Amino acid sequence: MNASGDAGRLRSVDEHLAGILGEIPPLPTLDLALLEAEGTILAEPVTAPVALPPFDNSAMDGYAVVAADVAGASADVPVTLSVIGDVAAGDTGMSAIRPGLCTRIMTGAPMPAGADAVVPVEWTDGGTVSVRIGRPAEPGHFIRRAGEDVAAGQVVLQPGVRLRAPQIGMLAAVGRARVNVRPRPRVVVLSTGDELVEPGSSLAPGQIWDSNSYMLTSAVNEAGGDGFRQSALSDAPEKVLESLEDQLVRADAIITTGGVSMGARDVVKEALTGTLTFSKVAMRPGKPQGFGLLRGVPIFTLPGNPVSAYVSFQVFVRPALRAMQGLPARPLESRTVTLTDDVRSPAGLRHYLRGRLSSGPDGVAVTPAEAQGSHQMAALASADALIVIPEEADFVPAGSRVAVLRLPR
Ligand SMILES: Nc1nc2c(c(=O)[nH]1)N[C@H]1C(S)=C(S)[C@@H](COP(=O)(O)OP(=O)(O)OC[C@H]3O[C@@H](n4cnc5c(N)ncnc54)[C@H](O)[C@@H]3O)O[C@H]1N2
Ligand code: MOO
Repeated sequence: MNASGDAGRLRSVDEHLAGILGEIPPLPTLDLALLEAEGTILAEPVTAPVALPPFDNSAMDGYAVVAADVAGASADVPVTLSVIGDVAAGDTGMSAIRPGLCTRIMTGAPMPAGADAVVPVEWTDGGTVSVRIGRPAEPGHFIRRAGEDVAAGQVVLQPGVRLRAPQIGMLAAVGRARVNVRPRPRVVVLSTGDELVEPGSSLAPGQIWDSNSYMLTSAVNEAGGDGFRQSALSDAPEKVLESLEDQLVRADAIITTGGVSMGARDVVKEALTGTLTFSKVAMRPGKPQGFGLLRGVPIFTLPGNPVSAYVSFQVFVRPALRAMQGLPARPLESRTVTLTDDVRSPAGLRHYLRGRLSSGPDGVAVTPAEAQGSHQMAALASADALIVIPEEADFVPAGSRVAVLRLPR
């Protein structure tokens, strides 16, 4: 045992993450109806079967005219044309005009054959039998040309894009009712501990409200998964195993918190030793970690301290959820900024400090929170970045450039 009480070598963060990612294939793709696909990752290139718009149409409510007819129109000397009918968006019959004639036309309606400009109604007297037009219109004026949005056969969405509202709209616009995607991973979140009670109920002595399961369910959703929160489990190893097995049918992954350290009642470790691998990872917070497959389903057993659980999620679980979605298993977005205060850090551990970013005349800076305990949720809740102090550093002076991970906003 070494001076800090750790038996054996610590696993590096990178080694632990690589071990996890090595066991996580992307989820199989699914064909989903458009609105079910919201938030999933596109797994096919999507092409337009026809041009968009599919036909030349009017950009304005007004009159479809022959531009040459109105070339000389002015407020003082308006041009009068005969109105031979109306064309509305959705009209399927063909219409046509010739010089001297026009049709009323609505926004989105197909251009009549022979017309080469649209005069908006505001430039006219609004007549329905004949119309007086007080301004000229160039050929092509207020016509939306076929194909000027998308050409027939054009790829409009590439695989790997997350389907948000504009992409769902694009799919519908090219006529797709269903789409092939990598689904959102379904992730069951369970906390363990006899001390935990539901928020909303009162606390007896020695009890605390279960915050981890809420926080991590929300983090799963933020990372593109579907989180399913379970009520906290009591500290009984047989209950833990039974509950996990019950969840396997509906879970692409399971996250537990608590019960993985050195205590006399570290039930998760007790229930799963032999199935999962429990490691001490060279990081703070988040040293005690467990990971493995239970009947093929990845199980992450994160430490119970809330900040440790959160940091562990961002460092290990988020990349795994991305891999399941077929995305590069990137960590949170990283940038280099200036540290405002001196920082001490345990040598040999990668330290993730909670910090707040600010912009000044010298660029972006980060200030570490004063409260860096792994139970201190208030500092996490007001942080917008994790400051990453590398393993080899034990002191980083104010003014140094440091890497930060942006927390999801
Ligand atoms: N002798 C040692 N003790 C501890 C060590 C160690 O190496 N040797 N490691 C410490 C570190 S680091 C961590 S992190 C924790 C991890 O402990 P567990 O994963 O076993 O978690 P618990 O003991 O169940 O809980 C720790 C702490 O977190 C609170 N907690 C747990 N679950 C929740 C929840 N869902 N919501 C809110 N708070 C929760 C719990 O009440 C404890 O205070 O072990 C250290 N000890
Ligand atoms: O590593 Mo524990 O996760 O510091 O609190």
